Amino acid sequence: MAQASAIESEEYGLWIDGTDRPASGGRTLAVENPATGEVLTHVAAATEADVSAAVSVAASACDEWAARVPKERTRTLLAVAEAIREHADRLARIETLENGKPLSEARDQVRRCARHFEYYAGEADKIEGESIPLGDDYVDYTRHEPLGVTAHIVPWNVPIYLFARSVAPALAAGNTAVVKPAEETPVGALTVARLAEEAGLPSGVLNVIPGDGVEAGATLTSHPDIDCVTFTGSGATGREVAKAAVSNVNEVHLELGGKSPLLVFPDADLGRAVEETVSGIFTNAGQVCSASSRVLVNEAVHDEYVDRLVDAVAGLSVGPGVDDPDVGPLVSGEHRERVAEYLDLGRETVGDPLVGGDTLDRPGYFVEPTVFDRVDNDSRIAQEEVFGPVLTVGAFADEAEAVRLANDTRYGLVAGVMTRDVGRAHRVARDLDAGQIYVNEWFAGGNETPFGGYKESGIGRENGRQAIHNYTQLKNVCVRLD
Ligand SMILES: NC(=O)C1=CN([C@@H]2O[C@H](COP(=O)(O)OP(=O)(O)OC[C@H]3O[C@@H](n4cnc5c(N)ncnc54)[C@H](OP(=O)(O)O)[C@@H]3O)[C@@H](O)[C@H]2O)C=CC1
Ligand SMILES: CCCCCC/C=C/C(=O)O
Repeated sequence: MAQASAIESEEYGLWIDGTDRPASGGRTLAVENPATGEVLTHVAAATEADVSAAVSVAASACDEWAARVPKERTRTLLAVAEAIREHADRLARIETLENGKPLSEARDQVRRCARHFEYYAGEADKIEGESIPLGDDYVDYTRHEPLGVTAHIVPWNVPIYLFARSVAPALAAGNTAVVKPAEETPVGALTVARLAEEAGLPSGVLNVIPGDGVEAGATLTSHPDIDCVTFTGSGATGREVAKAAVSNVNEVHLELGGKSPLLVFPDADLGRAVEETVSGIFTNAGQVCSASSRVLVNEAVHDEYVDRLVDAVAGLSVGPGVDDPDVGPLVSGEHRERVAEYLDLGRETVGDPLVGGDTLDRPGYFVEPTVFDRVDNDSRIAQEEVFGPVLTVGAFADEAEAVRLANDTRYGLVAGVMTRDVGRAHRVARDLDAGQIYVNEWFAGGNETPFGGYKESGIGRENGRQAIHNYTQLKNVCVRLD
């Protein structure tokens, strides 16, 4: 009961201009608990008119927010970070209840969310232009100015952190924001927006409009009065969003997932390789864009690595996130069906998995942690993003083959290398086609390190200092002195 009370209301409205309001069409969406299938609450479903109202409010709030002295924006965003920390326990319970993930993982994500506001609070007063020497007759300088109204389409897998990932730098740079959270997980975003207002963010600077992707999402991303779009989710939807943005001549930042390889060399610490593999693929039940979903292991250590891996995976606990197991449920029944189709495909094309392979016959949307071995890198299960607790293992003979197989994918989000050989680590890191390389630890780095994909994994980079410029436009001022 204490857990359920984190979801405070039986119905949530749209958060526009600092007020909670019903959708103009009166329609609501049910938010389910994926551990039980029960309805937790309902949220208003934004219509086209509601999206336009939110964009119009955000546009009206732009000038005042952009005109604030940067260090005042810093103070406000630090207060937002503090408010998130003060309410960390409630926010973590919300993330667990609506997404399903284990509570300890939800707590980590809430910490990352607060840290993100803190990090970009620190950037707000360091958005510096440059002076360009054109000779004594001129003064020439650049200004990084806000874009205006930024649109953010957030997925359901890490909802509270991914909300902060793009909203915090956008606000720090002096923009306003309209956010469409995923239908499955809108309560976290609505709660953070309300906390931000209580912490002193002016009304209208941050608006959250739950609703379905086809109506609310598409209306927002194609709205003529928005100035940029940040999207995280599937490649298919990302392409639709990109088309809408380009047709409005808007900037677009896309983070579209991956099929990320983890290379285990014969000199690796195998105990650590297994530990990092398990956390890389079974965190959030594999529903992470940067999951270590495709292991490639050297033939010489393949059998020992696989034996140890199977022992570790067989020992994982699976259950409701509120009990803090190793692995929680998938986010929805629909998503579990999608993952179950991949389990069938794996059985047909590879054979029985070494461990797992089934959905669980109990309320909620549980899938066993699963490992398929000796998977041909060309097979669909090694090439397509499953987005579930399903790992494929393949083998390589030497370094050249490891790099060739790792790069043989249309994705390029992250890749990992397990080795004790420093020269090999840097050589392979150089040769892998991915936006972030992890050496001897999966999910290394954090808010401060650039994150984003090569190839079909996306456009642009989130996190780190340069991400503030996803939300600025450059102006050059050239003054003739005589
Ligand atoms: N972080 C990642 O890399 C993620 C990857 N995925 C991948 O995508 C697959 C499908 O998941 P799914 O949730 O359907 O992913 P989508 O890409 O369809 O959804 C992501 C977000 O986009 C919104 N959206 C949907 N359609 C549109 C549209 N036409 N215009 C604007 N926004 C839209 C969704 O809203 P709504 O909630 O209403 O659908 C949601 O907020 C997963 O199996 C996984 O492989 C999914 C989520 C995150
Ligand atoms: C352990 C979760 C780390 C999340 C890192 C960012 C994920 C992004 C995504 O899935 O889109």
